[in-house]
Amino acid sequence: MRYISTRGAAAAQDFKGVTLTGLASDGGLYVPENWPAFSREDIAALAGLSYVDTAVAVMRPFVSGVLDDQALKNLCEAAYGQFNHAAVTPLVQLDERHFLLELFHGPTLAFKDVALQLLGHLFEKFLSEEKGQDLTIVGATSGDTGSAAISAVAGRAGVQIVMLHPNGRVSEVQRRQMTTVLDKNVHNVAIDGSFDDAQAIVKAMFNDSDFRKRHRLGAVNSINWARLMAQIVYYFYAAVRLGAPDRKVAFSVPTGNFGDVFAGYAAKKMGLPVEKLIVATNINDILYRALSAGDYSVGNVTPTDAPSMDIQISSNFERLLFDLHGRDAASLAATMAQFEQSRAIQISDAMRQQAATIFSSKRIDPDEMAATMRWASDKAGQVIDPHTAIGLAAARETDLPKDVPVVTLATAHPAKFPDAVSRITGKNAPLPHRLADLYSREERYVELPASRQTIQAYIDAGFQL
Ligand SMILES: Cc1ncc(COP(=O)(O)O)c(C=O)c1O
Ligand SMILES: N[C@@H](CCOP(=O)(O)O)C(=O)O
Repeated sequence: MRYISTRGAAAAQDFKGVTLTGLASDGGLYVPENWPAFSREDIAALAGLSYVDTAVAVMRPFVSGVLDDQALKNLCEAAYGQFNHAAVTPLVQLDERHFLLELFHGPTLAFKDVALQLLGHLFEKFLSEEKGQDLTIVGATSGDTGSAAISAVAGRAGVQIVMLHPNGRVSEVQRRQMTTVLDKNVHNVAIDGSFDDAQAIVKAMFNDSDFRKRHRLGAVNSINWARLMAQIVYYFYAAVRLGAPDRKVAFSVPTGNFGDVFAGYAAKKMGLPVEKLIVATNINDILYRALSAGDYSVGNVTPTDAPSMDIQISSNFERLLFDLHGRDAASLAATMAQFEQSRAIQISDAMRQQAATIFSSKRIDPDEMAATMRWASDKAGQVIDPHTAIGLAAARETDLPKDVPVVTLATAHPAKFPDAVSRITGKNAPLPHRLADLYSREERYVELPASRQTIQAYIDAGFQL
């Protein structure tokens, strides 16, 4: 499998290349040159497979030429052996048609672990095959990617990780899950700005060729293709459990950076019978406006009880736009240049209608989110986190045919947001035993302005102020 950049000017790469490169050198995102095709028989053959065996079958075409089945299986076993549930991503039924796909049984209690545990092992394997410079991972987080990435690479030889989070805008549990990891290769930076500022700084560092000559940069955000590849697996795993290929399934996905739902789009492109992907946003609703009215324009970010989705500029939307532009990289590059300049583009009706064959979108306000958390707790016996509630609220409003099961991606454990959960539902969401002392652990992080120059100087100085 070869990967090409959405902006067309960077060299194509194999799987190892895209995993270690992250963002393409032309500022674009890597995508597979072709979507692998799974026939009905291929999908039927997944029935009854373990999560690891499903992962090998689904990811095989994406790693071809780089990893054989045994190597891939070893990496998956190492990654998913860290999960607290035998099914890795279990399905929980709420009523006749609604299901939760629990993606939070990994070490840091959010769906990010599914991909990042694997990515940590991929980095280790690929770096051990060469005697290159250390990898300096630079990442941005609105709360969950940070701890999952840190957990995946803390203490690993040949890797430094610098993680930027918006100061005061993540939950205390999320912050502590990052800042209490004291390994020497972990560097947490609280920036005076939003997640969008953090992500823009990360991308600008990748686009600074001099800085990139001094440091071999690596990405753990979903700009890294390997992240999305690993997330495709659970769409197949869930759909097959609910009757695919003989039955269509819809997914409702709480969305911020458009990574998780893009993995669902990839699954559909590969042949999985997905009836619809519901893009559920909070009041930071750029994706809702884009998909429902063509208005992809950046507004101000409003802090909410679902802080990990307090995002305006959704990196992976570029990957969808690339397909909507007929994979014409020059046309997409011009559109992205316009967006970067004016922070607004209008999506044509034709493109919007094409997207609407796969995606629908809902914007969920704080009252609907809270009502859904209470419904889940009181009527379905499930205490859910605010992000999951946004997905479930959108799922319950769907007008899809009644015989289509709707799976909401449960993206975080409620214990990551104990204040919101207890205020809204009156229920406690205790941390699992292994994190019980999180509040008494020592924290280490630096506070810096949202300035690329300052952060680059910090990295150049060997993580010193
Ligand atoms: C708990 C949680 N739910 C949903 C999302 C949205 O996922 P994505 O950015 O892949 O759209 C995130 C982070 O992005 C998250 O941390
Ligand atoms: N919600 C994310 C934001 C970063 O998204 P990513 O999927 O691109 O890493 C977070 O929790 O950090």
